[in-house]
Amino acid sequence: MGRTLYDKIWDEHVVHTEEDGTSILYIDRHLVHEVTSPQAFEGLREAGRKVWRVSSIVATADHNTPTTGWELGYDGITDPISKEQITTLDSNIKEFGAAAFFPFMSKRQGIVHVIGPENGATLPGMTVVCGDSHTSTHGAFGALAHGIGTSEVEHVMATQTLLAKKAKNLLIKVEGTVTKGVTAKDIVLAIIGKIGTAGGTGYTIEFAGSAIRALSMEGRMTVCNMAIEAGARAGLVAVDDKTIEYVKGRPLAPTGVELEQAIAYWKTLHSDADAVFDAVVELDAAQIVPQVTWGTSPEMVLGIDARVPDPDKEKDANKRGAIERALTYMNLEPGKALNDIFVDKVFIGSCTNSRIEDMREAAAVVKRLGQKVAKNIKVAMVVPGSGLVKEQAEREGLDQIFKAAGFEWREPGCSMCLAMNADRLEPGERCASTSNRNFEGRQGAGGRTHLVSPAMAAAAAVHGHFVDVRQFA
Ligand SMILES: CC(C)[C@H](C(=O)O)[C@@H](O)C(=O)O
Ligand code: SF4
Repeated sequence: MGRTLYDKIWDEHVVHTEEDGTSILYIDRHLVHEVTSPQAFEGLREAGRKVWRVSSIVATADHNTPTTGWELGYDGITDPISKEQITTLDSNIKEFGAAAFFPFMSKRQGIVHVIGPENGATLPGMTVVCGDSHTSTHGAFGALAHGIGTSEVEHVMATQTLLAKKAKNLLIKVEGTVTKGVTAKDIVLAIIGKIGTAGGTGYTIEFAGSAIRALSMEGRMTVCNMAIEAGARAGLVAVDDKTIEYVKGRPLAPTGVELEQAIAYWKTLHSDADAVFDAVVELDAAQIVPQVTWGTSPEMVLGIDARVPDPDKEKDANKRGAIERALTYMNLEPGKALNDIFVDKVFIGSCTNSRIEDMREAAAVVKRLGQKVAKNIKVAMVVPGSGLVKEQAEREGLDQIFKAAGFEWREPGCSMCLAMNADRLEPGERCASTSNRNFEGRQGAGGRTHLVSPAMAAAAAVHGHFVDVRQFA
């Protein structure tokens, strides 16, 4: 019987399996950030252990780093807890070592899920872990990547293995061509709208079909990034020529004969034609319209041409209650057109949408509209995912387009995705955000988040409310 891509990577890394299915999985790459690593390093220190394979570790500071005031250096980190986490990472890496470390303010610093692929730390066929739920992002490379908890971070550091149970296989096929203006973000939000935030629970999702193959590596990362929001710990896309072209020549990627051997192996990283999936979901790409979340969970999402749902039309009492609660929190009336929702702030960034392609998409809309950020917008910020993305965007003049229109062009980091630094929503503020979570308080206590694509966020900044970007595409 044929194997799925997930089966293949699993088989290649499993060291031992118990009768109940509990397995020991060898881990190739361990990405580390400042929030979930301090206790792990402390645990190693207390036990007198070293990191098992230092060359597997790639670390950066991202969650707490400020996006302004870099001229002040570490003094610019005003929050004492943030500062402590960032300096603790510096000293831990100094003590324990790493294959690569991109500390605060270094040129290659950035969001861990952006810098991993960028530096060739994420390679096809690898097992990748990070103490961070959006590690699923790296599955875009045909790598088995998922988030782990802090105690698991310590376990992987000490043993280079992870205790895991194999998940089931879910195939999500998106066939056909998307309309102009519809992006990877809209595809993944539409998937979550269809299967729900528990739809992928217990599965590893393989995203496939012509619409997924047509995406750039950046787009595939956006899709896999949100596999976790669909309930799956890992998402995957089969390796193809785009994957190999992206990886080649990156600092940590193999070279010479090793590269040739690696490529021969990478080309086997797809599901066999006769592989059997436990479940299959299909979507028609042509039917997907730009998506906007209206509630407090990523599954509370609709096309821009829709209206805020009416809880009275929901027969299921639990669902009705959830809609009512979400609408109260979001301060939205049933039946309101999504087009008519005005926002206070705009955030273009996060590990979902802060890569160069996202910057280009947003800048293209701003340029096309040729107007400034609307008067009702208190701040519209663009936060590139890494120092390299920032540099590339500046080379292309994208920063000038944003700044001329009144956007703030910030330093890289997680920023207002989760408001661990100074970038946040005030109570009651409403935001068009390209991030991945619209939970209550996610972007600041009492803040209201609408998840959208970079193009939709840029258009909302200029118009002051949501608009259908297909008209400018
Ligand atoms: C801080 C970290 C543990 C967290 C995660 O695991 O995802 C964060 O990145 C997030 O997006 O909420
Ligand atoms: S950008 Fe947001 S989702 Fe991504 S790692 Fe940072 S906080 Fe988590």
